[in-house]
Amino acid sequence: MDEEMPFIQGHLITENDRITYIGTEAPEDQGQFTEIVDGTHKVIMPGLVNTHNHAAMSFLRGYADDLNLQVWLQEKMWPIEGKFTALDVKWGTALSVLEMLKGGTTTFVDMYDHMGEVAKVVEMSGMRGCLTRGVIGLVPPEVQQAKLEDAVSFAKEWHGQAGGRITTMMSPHAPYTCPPDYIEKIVQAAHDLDLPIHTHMSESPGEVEQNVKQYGERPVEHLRKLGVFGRPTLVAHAVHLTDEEIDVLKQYDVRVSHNAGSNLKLASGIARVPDLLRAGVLVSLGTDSSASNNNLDMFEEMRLAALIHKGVSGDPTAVPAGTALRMGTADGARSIWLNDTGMLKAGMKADFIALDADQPHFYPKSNFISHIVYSASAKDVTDVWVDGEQLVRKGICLTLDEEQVKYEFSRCFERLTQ
Ligand SMILES: CSC[C@H]1O[C@@H](n2cnc3c(O)ncnc32)[C@H](O)[C@@H]1O
Ligand SMILES: [Zn+2]
Repeated sequence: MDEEMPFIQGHLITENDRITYIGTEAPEDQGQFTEIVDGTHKVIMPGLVNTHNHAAMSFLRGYADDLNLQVWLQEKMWPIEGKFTALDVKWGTALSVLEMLKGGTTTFVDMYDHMGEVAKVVEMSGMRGCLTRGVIGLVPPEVQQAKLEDAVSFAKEWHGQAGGRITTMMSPHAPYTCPPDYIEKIVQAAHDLDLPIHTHMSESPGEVEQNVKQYGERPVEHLRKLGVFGRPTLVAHAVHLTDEEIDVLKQYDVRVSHNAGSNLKLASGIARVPDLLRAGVLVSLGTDSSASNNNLDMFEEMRLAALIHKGVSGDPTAVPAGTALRMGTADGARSIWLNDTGMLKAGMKADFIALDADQPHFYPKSNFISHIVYSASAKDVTDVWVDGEQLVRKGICLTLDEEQVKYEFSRCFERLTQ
């Protein structure tokens, strides 16, 4: 991280949606700029990239705590999610987008239903989103078909929209919710549209066991045989992996979204992140939804990633601070095939954030990589830019009306829970 993103006292210049200069030299003619932002007492860093979320599930924050994945999903999430309308998805997502933007996340991956609503919120908010209609195939064939068609038409309509800020993927929800022939159809659709695949994989021990019972093999081999890894793939969780499976992920360049907070809360286990990193697998960080986290604070995910692997391995260098920071920024962007964001460098997209570094927990002002990972939180973010546009100023979101979002969210919540 040090080489890619040195901490300097200096200047950053943007033009339109790009960073054009970053360095210590002050630009000569300051009159040429339309706006000058004073960065005294600020840390400027790349925007955070959350590579796994279900934003509309903000309604379910605190709804079902202290349960394991299968009980949580089958007995709590799915029954109430069955009541979600497009309007609920709109305002549930808007609340999450507000939370993410105010907390310094500039790009997120979202897998859900009613994705047109999600895309409209992303478009209006100015954020960057890699969006995907998640499909659960435990339904009659005609419903499966309709869901797949919905996923395809969403991707066709929105890929590349919002000035290129929206990209899309195809998503079988998980091997345990999508029969093999359905997964093959989704892979074919991804191939036809030239899109990546995003899926949940090997999150809990129970699901791995069930996969072996039902299909005679573990999820990685199952998905490999179904052709999933023939497409660019991002898997969420990947907690329960063998050495051989790690090799397969590396061989197929499968990217892993590590969701430490969610995995801990649902008692799913702890992913083998140091082994994945050693094998050369690209690992990024995700919050999963606020129903299993229960916030969307990517600083917390960086901190957890840096801490828990030290704890379980007994190796204090298992995930160093610089690695956690890279997983939350540059590697997050790369893991969703965005090669021009996630770093502060001339030529990259102007997606960056400012933290108020004049707070006690940022002193001494010495090792900011350490401070960002081990001391900071979403609350430290003061300003956010995406594509060179300022979206948050002094903690206030400029693109979404926070009071309106909270009001409409609360109306939807009352209806959903009455
Ligand atoms: C088909 S839309 C997304 C679907 O995923 C569910 N979900 C949320 N978090 C998790 C998780 O950690 N593992 C598996 N599935 C998850 C969510 O409830 C939606 O139904
Ligand atoms: Zn998930």
